[in-house]
Amino acid sequence: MEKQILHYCTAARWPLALSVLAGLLALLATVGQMALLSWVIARVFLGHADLQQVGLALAVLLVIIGLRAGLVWLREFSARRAGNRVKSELRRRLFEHLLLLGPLFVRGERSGELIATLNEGCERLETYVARYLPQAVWSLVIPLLLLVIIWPLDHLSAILLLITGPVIPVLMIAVGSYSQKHIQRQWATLARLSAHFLDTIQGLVTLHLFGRSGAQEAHVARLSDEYRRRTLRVLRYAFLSGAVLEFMTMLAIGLIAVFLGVRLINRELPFEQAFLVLLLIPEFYRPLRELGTQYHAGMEGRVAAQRMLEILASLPPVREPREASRSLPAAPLTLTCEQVTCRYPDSERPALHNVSFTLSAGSCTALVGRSGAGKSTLVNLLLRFMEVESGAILVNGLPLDRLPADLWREYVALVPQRPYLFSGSVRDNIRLARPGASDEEVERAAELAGAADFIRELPAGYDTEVGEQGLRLSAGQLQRLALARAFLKQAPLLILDEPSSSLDPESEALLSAALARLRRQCTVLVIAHRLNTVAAADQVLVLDGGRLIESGPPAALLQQPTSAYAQLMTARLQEAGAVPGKEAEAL
Ligand SMILES: Nc1ncnc2c1ncn2[C@@H]1O[C@H](COP(=O)(O)OP(=O)(O)OP(=O)(O)O)[C@@H](O)[C@H]1O
Repeated sequence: MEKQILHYCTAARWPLALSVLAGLLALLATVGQMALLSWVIARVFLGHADLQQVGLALAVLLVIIGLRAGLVWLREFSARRAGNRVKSELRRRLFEHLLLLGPLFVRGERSGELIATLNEGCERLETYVARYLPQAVWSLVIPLLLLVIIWPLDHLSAILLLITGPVIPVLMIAVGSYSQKHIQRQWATLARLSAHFLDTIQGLVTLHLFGRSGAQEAHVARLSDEYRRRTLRVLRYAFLSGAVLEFMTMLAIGLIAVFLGVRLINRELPFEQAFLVLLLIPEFYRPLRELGTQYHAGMEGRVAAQRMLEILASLPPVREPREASRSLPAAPLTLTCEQVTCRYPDSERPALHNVSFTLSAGSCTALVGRSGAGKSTLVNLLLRFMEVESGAILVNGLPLDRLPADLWREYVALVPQRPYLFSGSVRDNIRLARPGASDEEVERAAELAGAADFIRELPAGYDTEVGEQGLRLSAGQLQRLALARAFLKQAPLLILDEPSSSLDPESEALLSAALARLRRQCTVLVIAHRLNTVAAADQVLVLDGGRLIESGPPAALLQQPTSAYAQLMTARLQEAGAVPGKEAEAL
């Protein structure tokens, strides 16, 4: 897994390698410092040397201490740098990949969990990379290096270290493998908690409406308590293993010190050698103990990294073409679907089955059908958020899958039912459609969309902050802002999903007028909910259960008494409160 993470974050490799190297050099400086110290102490206390005799050694000792401090700083700095790079690089890659996976993937996952992975997961990964990974290398290399240094000084101490040393990692692995599943559960609970927070915030209106806010509050409290319990359990293991490690190392150091002391008293070992070994023994255990301290933080990062790698390994729903055509034939666009069948990844039944139709250049087509008929699926296909299973979509004769998805989307303007507005001004939100557009062009687009009047009445006109999701605006106003984006984009294909809820007569009239203006400059496909829109279309496509059951000019379809379209329209007229039987007249 470490390889995979570093594969995604090449920029972190060098700082990480530098940190590991600085750590090893700092150890060599420590050994030098200890050797000089034991030399000086042996000379001063046993040899009664004066300051002049040890002056040079003390000066070198000072230099080594300074050097060691510098190396420790470099070790920490590079490790932090590597951690930061991994964090920001992986967050960037995850974000990019999520964009590539598209809205269908994001909608299929719990967005709160994705946000937890992007935020908290990346933070945990930083600790894993900056602390745990270098520590894992040091705890392997430093004890071995010290064994090589101690062996010529005292064979017995080296043998004792060789015997006691491996006990610590074995203990850690045993505790770690047990606590890993608790860390995984802790992460899953945190992800569920984040997902729940987001659900609650987004569905606040529904919750209040059904009087469920209290129940939701209790549920969040339960999850929060579960997270607290799981965190405590993980910490309990962390503290327990830390205490056991501390005890084991102290025991081992004490044991070796006793052996050293006995041989020192028996004059089997010179003082300077024994003292140096005694100073080096804690250094032997230090990286192993520190690995134990980092272990849990490291495991938390590992669990988060697993989820990130899973997301990064998810395949985008659309394949980019091998031999891409970089440009489309000039507008206007004719779009043809030939026997298109498609299905969602986790579904057995095709969402669209053998659907064929043509959107002629400059025409307006109304797409109608009951809920679940496949209207949104068709739009997802046309926007290339999903791929056809069989059949083809042609644009002016060119297969759509020969075009890179991003390039194709420049040719399409979408006005969804509930357009999304980002935090920012009205002007910025319209300009999203064409970032280079001038203020005049933005205002002209708003004029054409019938949005200019209400924008002028806002407190700061075009500079009014609309807030996340355009919460200050009505459904009709939101649609008109989205239409202004479409006017500004001047794309040759417009896909519009009419609001299914009823609008006030003024908004309704303004929307119809704006749509009529847009029709003059592009090919239009409308998921139509309004009878007027259907009646004004050049052709109607009727979907049912994923199949195209009827198509043709609306007036002609109405003439057929058994027409599914006529039945659908009658039902809508009745819903709208019109007199049954007068539908043809009304249309
Ligand atoms: N992400 C998905 N995964 C699996 N099946 C899906 C998904 N989205 C839609 N479907 C299924 O595909 C079929 C067509 O759904 P679609 O959303 O295209 O219908 P629709 O006509 O747009 O309905 P509505 O008017 O209610 O929005 C339905 O059976 C639906 O359950």
